[in-house]
This record gives sequence, C-alpha cells and structure tokens, in this order.
Amino acid sequence: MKAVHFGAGNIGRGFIGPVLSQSGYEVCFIARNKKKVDELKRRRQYPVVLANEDRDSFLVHNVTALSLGEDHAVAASIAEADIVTTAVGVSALKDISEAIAKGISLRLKKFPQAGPLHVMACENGIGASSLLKKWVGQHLRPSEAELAETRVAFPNTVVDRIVPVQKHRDPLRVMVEPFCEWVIDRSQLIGELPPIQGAKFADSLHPYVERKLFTVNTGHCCAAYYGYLEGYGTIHDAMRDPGIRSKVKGAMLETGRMLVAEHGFDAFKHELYIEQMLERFANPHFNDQILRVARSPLRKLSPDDRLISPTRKANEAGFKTEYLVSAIAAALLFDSSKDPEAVQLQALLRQKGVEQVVKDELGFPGDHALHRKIVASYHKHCLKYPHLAHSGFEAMVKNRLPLASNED
Ligand SMILES: NC(=O)c1ccc[n+]([C@@H]2O[C@H](COP(=O)([O-])OP(=O)(O)OC[C@H]3O[C@@H](n4cnc5c(N)ncnc54)[C@H](O)[C@@H]3O)[C@@H](O)[C@H]2O)c1
Ligand SMILES: O=P(O)(O)OC[C@@H](O)[C@@H](O)[C@H](O)[C@H](O)CO
Repeated sequence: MKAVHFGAGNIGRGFIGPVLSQSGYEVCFIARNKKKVDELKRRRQYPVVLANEDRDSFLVHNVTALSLGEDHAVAASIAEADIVTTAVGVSALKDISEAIAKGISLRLKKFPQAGPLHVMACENGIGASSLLKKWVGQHLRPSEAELAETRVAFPNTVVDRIVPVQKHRDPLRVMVEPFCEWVIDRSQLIGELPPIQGAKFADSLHPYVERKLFTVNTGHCCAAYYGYLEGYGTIHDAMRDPGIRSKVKGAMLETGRMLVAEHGFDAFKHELYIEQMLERFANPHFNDQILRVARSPLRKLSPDDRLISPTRKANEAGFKTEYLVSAIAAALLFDSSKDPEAVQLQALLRQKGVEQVVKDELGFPGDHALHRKIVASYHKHCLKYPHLAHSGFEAMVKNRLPLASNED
C-alpha cells in the first residue's frame, strides 16, 4: 500500500508517518525543507521517541520523500497512492491543492480502473478535508471533477497527539506524547478505506471534532495564553501554576457543559476526559513551547475556532462563559515578533482598538453581551499586565474606552 503525506513537520513525522508505516504503507513525504527530503530519501527511516519516563523509542520504516517543487514526481506518486494525507496547517491547504489536483488528473487518465483514493486533511479545524476538496476542485476540469466524485473521497478526520517543536540535532527524530487518536468520518468513504492501525470510524464526525477542538485545543490554548501573560516558556511550566491550571480546567468545564448538552456525551465520562487532558498538558517528559501552542492567534480567535465558537454556543445555551471570556481576552494580548498573526493582531488593536477587533475578527457585534464582556476582560488584563499591553492602553486612551469592569 502507498501513502503520500504532505508536510514532514511535527505531526506528519510524529503521528501520520508512524501510524501509516506500521499499517503497512510505504509513506512518501512531500516536503519543502530540502534537508529533510534528502535525509528521508537517504535513510528511508527515522526515530520516534515517546515522551514517557523510559523514553521508549522505535524506528519508522519504509519512508521516502519528494520536494514539493518536483511536480511530475509528486503527481505520479499521488496517481499510484491508496491514500493522501496532509498536515501543513489549515491555511496552507490552498497552497498544496494544485499539486493534489495534478495527481488526481493523472490518476484518472493513467489508471482509469484504479480503486478509490482517499484524501484526508489531518489539520486542526472543522471540515478540513471538505475545505481541501473545494480547493482541489478549483484545479480540476469539470469532466475530471465529475469523475473524481465517484473515485476520490475526502473524508473529514480528527487527529490528536501533542507533538512539540523539535530541537534535536537529527532533523528527522521526533519526540511525541504516548497518547494518540485518529477518528475518520465513515459516511464520506468511497468503498473501503485500506487499513489504518488504531483508526476509529464515526458515522458522524461532528461530535468528535467538536469534542477534540473545544476540549483539547481550547484548554491547550488557554494554558498557552495564560502562560504567556505570566511569563512562562512551556505549557508544562504553566500547568504547574495552580492558578493557571484551575483557569484551564474552568474553561474546559464550560465548553464541556455545552458539548454534553449538544452532543449527548456522558457528563461523567466527559469530566474524566477533561482530567486526562489536564494530565497530557502537564506531561513533564517534554517541553512544549507556549509559542507553538499560542501560534496564529487570529486563527484561534476566528468565529469557528476553539475559543469563540464554544463560547458563543455555551452563551446561547444559557451556560456560564466567564473562564472562556477571560481566556479570549488573554489571547488578545498575545504578542510575539516570531508569529506573523500575533504581529498583525497587535497592529489591528493599535489601529482600530479592541472594540472594533472584537467585532471584525471575533464576529461579535457591538451590542452582543459577549462583546461587552470580552472588552471589559481585555481591559482588566491590560491593567494587570501593563508591560504586555502597550497597544491596548494606547488604543484605550485614544478611543477613551472604559477601563476595568467588574463584570467577569
Ligand atoms: N503538533 C501537534 O501537536 C498537532 C496535533 C494535531 C494536529 N496538528 C495539526 O497538524 C498541522 C501541522 O501542525 P504541525 O505541528 O505538524 O506543524 P509544523 O509546522 O511542524 O509542520 C507543518 C509542515 O507543513 C509545511 N508547510 C507549511 N506551510 C506550507 C505550505 N504553504 N506549503 C507546503 N508545505 C507547508 C511546513 O514546511 C512543515 O513541514 C496543523 O494543522 C496542526 O493544527 C498538530
Ligand atoms: O496546531 P494548532 O496551532 O491548531 O494548535 C496548537 C496545539 O494546541 C495543537 O497542535 C495540539 O498540540 C494538538 O491539536 C493536539 O492534538
């Protein structure tokens, strides 16, 4: 069996590669980084180390790689593949869609009798494979797109494993947490998906996506944004701070009430799931940088993502949102010159002021109760962390916005 995987980054090498290789696939990574491509081609294997007490490790065999720029070879490998996966970030799916479309065109032409191809975007986001399908479709001729409807499936999927930024001198070695989960939408398959070890299938993926994104990723980014405010460097250090840990748990309990009500999860099991997530975040066996987990704050603060969507839903269902509101406000303070979205967010705050940013970026109109609460909480954080809040203070003074409020 053959798999083509776009992105030889952390989750690509740390989760998708090992699972597919252990399931019997030859895995061809399509990557931008020349050094990684050369090493994968030369060694055809790489080590994975588990972040546990014994640092258990194993080798991922039967791998190779191509550079993203090797158009013909990439198309040829997709034409012959059983599955294509991606882990490049939701916002980069558009950039790789043409390469995938070229592979699909070639496959339809050269191997008209081939079995179905399954393409899965293993990204953090709702409906990422459907989004990829939309981008890929824009590069296919109408006749190809019609044929592809019956021969190429884009099942949505959820992947869960914490894989930090790697600092080892071996560019291929990757350290990962032991936990991992891969859930695939069964209703979007064409025929049978070739076996993937440990993968779970759901008739409807929506509850699983929301459970993961609005528990693991909501809690994780809360730890990152509070950790940033308090000056910690890693998630593990932030989670050792009892104040932060209880705020992270508070936010996950708030999303939890909404998730239990919306999807009918068992409330007791969901609380156990939350406890398990807290332990994962606190894993002392690796260093997961706050900057990684806090990355791309505009994406994380967008209306359908891990902070705003569950807060809006919980509010609409009549549940409390105090912890979530405070975490959203903390996210608004996140700044790092290394993160283009953080730089853009702070520039927007300076130019427009927080009220407008909450309207334009988070999607809450000025008369929405959550708009008022988020703005008030933001001002409260600015007062508590003035060294981090210059942009906020400047905008406050300029726009004569109210200072702190006692509302949250
Ligand atoms: N790391 C985790 O813990 C984790 C867990 C679950 C899901 N994810 C998701 O997986 C995806 C990748 O995350 P990651 O942590 O592996 O990031 P990463 O930065 O380590 O890897 C991303 C890879 O994609 C490549 N890439 C980025 N933009 C590209 C573009 N425009 N064209 C081609 N290649 C491009 C990069 O070169 C890099 O190799 C994200 O959607 C993330 O949310 C990550
Ligand atoms: O990848 P992001 O930027 O969407 O989110 C950062 C982390 O929360 C995320 O990568 C988690 O480690 C992962 O989703 C765990 O499965």
